This record gives sequence, structure tokens and C-alpha cells, in this order.
Amino acid sequence: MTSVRLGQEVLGESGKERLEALRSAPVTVLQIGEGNFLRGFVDLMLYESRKKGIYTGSVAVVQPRPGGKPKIEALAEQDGLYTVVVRGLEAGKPVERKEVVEIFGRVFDPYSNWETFLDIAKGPELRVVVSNTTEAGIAYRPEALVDGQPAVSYPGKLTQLLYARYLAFDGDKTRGLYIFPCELLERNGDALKECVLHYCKDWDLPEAFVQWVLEHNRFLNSLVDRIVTGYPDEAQAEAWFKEWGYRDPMLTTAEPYHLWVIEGEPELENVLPLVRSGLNVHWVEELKPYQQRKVRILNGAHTLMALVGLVHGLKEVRETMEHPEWGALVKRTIGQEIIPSLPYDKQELESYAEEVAGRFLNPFIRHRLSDIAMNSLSKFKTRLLPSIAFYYENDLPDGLLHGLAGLLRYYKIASGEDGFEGHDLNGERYIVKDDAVLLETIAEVWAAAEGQHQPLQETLRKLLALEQLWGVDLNASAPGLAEAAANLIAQWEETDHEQRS
Ligand SMILES: NC(=O)c1ccc[n+]([C@@H]2O[C@H](COP(=O)([O-])OP(=O)(O)OC[C@H]3O[C@@H](n4cnc5c(N)ncnc54)[C@H](O)[C@@H]3O)[C@@H](O)[C@H]2O)c1
Ligand SMILES: O=P(O)(O)OC[C@@H](O)[C@@H](O)[C@H](O)[C@H](O)CO
Repeated sequence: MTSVRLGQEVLGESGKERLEALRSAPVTVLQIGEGNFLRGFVDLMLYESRKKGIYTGSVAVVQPRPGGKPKIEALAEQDGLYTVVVRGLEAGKPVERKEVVEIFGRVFDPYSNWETFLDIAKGPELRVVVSNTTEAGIAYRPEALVDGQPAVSYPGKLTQLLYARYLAFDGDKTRGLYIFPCELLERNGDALKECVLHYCKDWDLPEAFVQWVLEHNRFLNSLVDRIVTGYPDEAQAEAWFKEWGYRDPMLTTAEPYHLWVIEGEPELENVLPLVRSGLNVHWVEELKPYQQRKVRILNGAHTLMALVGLVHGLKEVRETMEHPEWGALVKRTIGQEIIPSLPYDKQELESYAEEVAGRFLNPFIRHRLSDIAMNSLSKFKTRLLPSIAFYYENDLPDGLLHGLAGLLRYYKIASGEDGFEGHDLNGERYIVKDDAVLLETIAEVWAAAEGQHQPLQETLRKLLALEQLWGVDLNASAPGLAEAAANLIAQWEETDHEQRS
């Protein structure tokens, strides 16, 4: 077992020289987010581009929340280096590529180095901000502007950054930034801009600044697509560390497939030269078709299989896809229920769905259902509910009904020592990670039902009435859902009980 930690020493003399060059390159990209996704996606792309001599700048990275400090410190201890293993099938052939990514010229904690953050914001060479703060990160919550301190929220910090830049360049219209949020939100750029404008208003920032934000900065809407599965299981990590001769707690794994669709003109290659670098990036006029296709097919199927799979004791994506009953259910739901609900070319959707099914079967990637299930309440609403809504006038088809029943059964929870806990059909305990207020509300419904020995259908009816979960009273939108879901859950309980005894 090696105790050597990744750092510039591991790269040898030529590596040290490359790192020196990287650190003296201008910071053209400021990255808000130290998470796995950005490191396995944007940073890896920029690194590919830099290796080809096309992108010549460097990236400064900070964490968006105080809680991310240990990861930022770990990256800094490794001289900004980290390993990505890209593995999967390419044209049907297995590939496994390891890269030590050299892209971060600066790595720091903005909470203890706020002045450094603002200095980077004022850098003449800075052109781009990228972020991934999860869907929860792009949200407006009123907060005070405190001089010399970072705002709590990401959009708040971005407002501070833009204001510092505006003041430093005296409103120069050529100094605006290109902002690329990578959060999986519909029209993520517009959503981020709205939050920034809210803070401008709350903080009474000058109207001239607001005009500068609107006219000379671009908030780009984009869609990201790559399955980034983070740190592997311990046995795999140890085997790799032994083979490589160094340890890397910031190691992440990803599939070879990658797609970034950005709503913007191809001339923006001058800002981020991604297509030129041979990457699967598309500058398009209208993002919506790409967004809907991906979120409804890929993410919808993920959410469906995570909920149904976890309730039935399954743990991973591939295992679920290979399961004779649940794998077939997922494929059927995509092909016969989700695709017919989308207003786009069927052949094209089917070919995307086939590609997605192949990605789910990636033999090298162990994608945990429990990771996908995190925050399923909001994911269900954006990823599966729109497909369900297409069938409000008719009976809900079987696959989507399984998704809804899976959600309701998975969220059969009670408050426990480690958070809100549920039990799968085999009685195994799990912890549900989601919005605390919503979890509390759901747990209260289940607790009341137990106290009153309420029939399952009645409990589900109460849950389906919670507009804070679905945006509507689902009983009114689709009468009969509670009964259908209750019957299905009862059938699951019975089948699993028979199989156990
Ligand atoms: N992993 C993937 O396959 C994948 C693919 C496409 C998109 N995404 C996007 O990435 C997100 C998950 O990111 P990851 O896989 O890098 O996980 P991660 O846990 O490694 O990183 C999450 C990042 O978000 C930050 N964050 C979390 N909640 C926040 C909040 N409320 N405010 C500000 N910052 C917050 C964390 O500090 C961290 O920097 C998804 O929600 C999705 O938007 C992931
Ligand atoms: O990353 P999340 O938690 O928002 O969603 C889980 C997965 O569906 C998601 O990460 C996909 O793997 C990804 O969206 C593929 O591009």
C-alpha cells in the first residue's frame, strides 16, 4: 500500500515545468464548485484543450459553501492536481483512460480569502465563470450584503463578484463576463440572472450597474450530459493507488460519453474553444429540445429506477438494468411511455434512448442508486412528473405508475437518530436525503396514518394532495392515482413477503 500522495512530485521534472507554466498563465476561468461533476466534465475538457495548445489560460477554483473547504484544501495540498478515470464502452469496445488533470492555477477557500476572490474577479484576463452548485444552489433567498464578507448563496457571491468588477473597470462595457452555470436546471443561465437581479435590487446597487450586468454580461443557458460517478469503491481505489504508486482522495470516475449543448452563437468559441478542441460541444439556437430529451429520458429513467430499485433492495444502475423485471420495466417506460409524451422526432428520440440504455449498462461504472435518489422530490417533479402529466386524461401507464409508487413507498419515512429513515421491502433501513421541511411534512402524514390505522390508499391520497411536493393537487389532476399506487405497493409487499418466506 503506497502512502505517497498525488502532487507535483509525482509528475517528475517535466510535470513541474508544466505546472509552473499553468500557474503563470492568466486566470481566464473562475470556477465556483469543487465537486465531482465539474472536475469530470468542464475541467477535463479544458485540460484536453490545453494539452492541444488551444486553451492557453488557467482556472481558479473555489468552493461555493463553507462545507466544501476540506475538498478545496485536499486539492490545494495536491498542487491543484487530481485524477480522472474515464471508463466505458466506445464503439462497443471497452476503454479505460486515466488522466492526471492539470488545469487549476489557483485553488483557495473564498471564506478565508475573500480579497483574493475579489482580486480574481477584477482580473483583466478573466472572461468566464463556470459553476455547479446542484439545483439547490441557484436559488434566491433574501440576505444582507455585508461589506468584506461573502454572501451565503452562490448567486449572491456572483453579484458581489460582478459589482467588484464593474467598479474596478469603471463600467467598461468590454469587461463583462460569460457565465456558464452547469446546474441541471431548465434555462439555468436565465435562472441565475434572475437571482442576481434580485440581489441587485435588495442591495440597492446602482441602476447603471444593473444595466451593465444586463447589457455587457452573458448568462448562458446550457445542458450538460455526462455520468460522473465520483470516487470509486475502496477496493477499486486501493487497486489503482497501488498500480499508480500514489494516493488521490480527489479521484473521480466518469463515462467516456460527454455532451455540452450551449444556447449561443458559434462565435463564442473565441471565449471557450471547445468544438475546436474536438469536444462534443454544440452551440445551438434553441436548447429546449435537447434539454427535454435528456431530462425526461435519461434523468427520468434514473429517478424511476433509483426509487423502484431501492425499494426492492437493489443498489446500482447496471444491476437494475440487468434485472429481468426492473430492467425491462425501465426500457419499456422509456420506449412506450416517455418517448410518446415528447413532441420531437420519434426516430431521433429512440436512437438517443438506445444510447442511454448502453450508457446505463456501462460495465465499468458502479453508479449508486442511493446517490441518484438524493433530493428525489424535486427531481421527480422536473424529470418524471411532466411525463406523467401527459397521461392525466387517461389511465397512467404501468411504468410511470411504478415510478410514482416507488417514490411514495421510498418516502415512507420516520424521523430517526441519523435523519429521516425508511425501510425497503426486505426491511433494510436507509436514510432519505432531501429538503428537511418536506421530509418533516411527509413523515407527519405517515405517522398520523399509523396512529389511525389508515388504509394505504387514504395515506397516499393525503400525500398526493401536498401541493408543495407536486405543484398541484395530484388527486384533482388524475383521480384514481392513489388507488392505483396503493394497489401496486400492496402487490409489491405481498410478492416480496412470499419470496422471503
Ligand atoms: N454527477 C453527474 O453525473 C452529473 C451529471 C450532470 C449534471 N450534474 C449536476 O451536478 C450536480 C451534482 O454534483 P456532483 O456530482 O459534482 O456532486 P458533488 O457532491 O461532488 O458536488 C456538489 C457541489 O455542489 C455544492 N452545493 C451543494 N448544495 C449547494 C447549495 N445549496 N448551494 C451552493 N452549493 C451547493 C457542493 O458544495 C459541491 O461543490 C447535480 O445536481 C447536477 O446539477 C451531475
Ligand atoms: O446528478 P443528479 O443528482 O442531479 O442526478 C442523478 C443522475 O441522473 C445524473 O447525475 C445523470 O447521471 C447525469 O445527469 C448524466 O448527465
